Amino acid sequence: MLRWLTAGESHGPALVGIVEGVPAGVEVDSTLISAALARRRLGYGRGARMKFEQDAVRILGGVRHGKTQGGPVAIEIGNTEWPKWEQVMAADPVDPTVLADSARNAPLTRPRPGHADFTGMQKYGFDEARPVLERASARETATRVALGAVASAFLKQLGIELVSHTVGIAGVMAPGDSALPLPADVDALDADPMRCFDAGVSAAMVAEVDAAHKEGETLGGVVEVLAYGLPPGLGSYVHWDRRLDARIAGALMGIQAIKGVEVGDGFLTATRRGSAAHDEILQDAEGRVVRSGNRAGGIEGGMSIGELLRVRAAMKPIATVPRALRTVDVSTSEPARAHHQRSDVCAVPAAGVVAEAMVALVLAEAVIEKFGGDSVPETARNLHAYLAAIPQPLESAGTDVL
Ligand SMILES: Cc1cc2nc3c(=O)[nH]c(=O)nc-3n(C[C@H](O)[C@H](O)[C@H](O)COP(=O)(O)O)c2cc1C
Ligand SMILES: C=C(O[C@@H]1CC(C(=O)O)=C[C@@H](OP(=O)(O)O)[C@H]1O)C(=O)O
Repeated sequence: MLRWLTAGESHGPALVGIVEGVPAGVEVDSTLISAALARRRLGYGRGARMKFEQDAVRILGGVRHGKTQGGPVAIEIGNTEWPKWEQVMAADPVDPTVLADSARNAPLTRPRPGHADFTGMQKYGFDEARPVLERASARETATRVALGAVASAFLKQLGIELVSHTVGIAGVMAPGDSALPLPADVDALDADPMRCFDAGVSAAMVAEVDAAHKEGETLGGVVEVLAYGLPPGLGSYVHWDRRLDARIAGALMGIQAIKGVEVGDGFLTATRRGSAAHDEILQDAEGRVVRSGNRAGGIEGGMSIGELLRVRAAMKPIATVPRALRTVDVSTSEPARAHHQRSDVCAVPAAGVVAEAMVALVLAEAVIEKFGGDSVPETARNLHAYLAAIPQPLESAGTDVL
């Protein structure tokens, strides 16, 4: 079993994440985690905070001399902003006169549409939005990326590699038949301002962000996550909550601002006739089973089929719109404009990195569930024995990378 939790607020002292059930022998250190977090800060259109946020990483447990030890892995990510918020976000009671003098502590009584603010206040019984937005903020996704980096390192040692990229910003979409990036293309993707694989499309995306910024607008878009080297048989058809597609969709929908998920050709498949919708099962010259395509995106019957996993997530435009949206001031019941201090114009490239982390965590969990093992070599032995036992004519062409 692999389980994980995050804690911490956007302007608290630190975020913290724990992942339990990671086998011993996963190669992880602070440099690897920091590099993963740096990728999440990438992307044209992010706000001021990403320029100075350092994501100070400290591994607090579970790792020794660069390798996991089998115990829970605990990672702390310090918030650079903490000194400014020490009073407002203090865990212990603070002298009320100090708080009354703090402009930063002014009650946020104009809840922002599109955020958790208003319903969060109703639900938890707060009279202002600060306690809601501090936890609802996507700052928390830094922890998911840190834990996802541990999951990715584990998967990589088993020959499974993930790639994420931006395929759409607002109306600018990469063509449906574009080439897919490979693991070897990750550095090039990270060097692109939009983390887009097509330089021409990327330039159009940048122009779209510039235009939105000028007009006080914000943008959403679509990201894609690919997983290479998956064995067939992760997840299961036997129960709804064991289906790999359901678990990946839930994980992606669990990211702030994600409003839609697609597996393979997803919504496009719904427009096709049956004969043009599925990937036929054929045999190559050596008698190995191959598929006529990968419209399914690597999952059939809730299981990985040994082909490339391909999933997409749609992100809504950033809700804190500079051209502030209408709301009600809950302290006066008067119409008002929503709070706006600073925010991203577009965070889609960062959301791609978060989506990759979420898929990595789901896949690592599915691998551990299927193959078990208290150490990476044990998991690898189990995986290879399983693959070797699959009758040859049914062995997927995709598994020879393992
Ligand atoms: C990486 C990332 C960065 C985000 N940055 C912002 C931001 O700067 N401003 C904002 O209003 N929303 C931002 N969001 C989205 C909000 O966190 C999200 O819309 C809000 O928590 C409400 O959740 P919901 O959209 O799922 O309903 C970001 C989301 C992600 C994934
Ligand atoms: C801090 C991060 O993203 C934040 C996510 C976010 C939101 O509302 O979700 C709002 C902004 O926070 P702030 O108001 O403090 O600038 C973003 O900067 C981060 O990704 O590390």
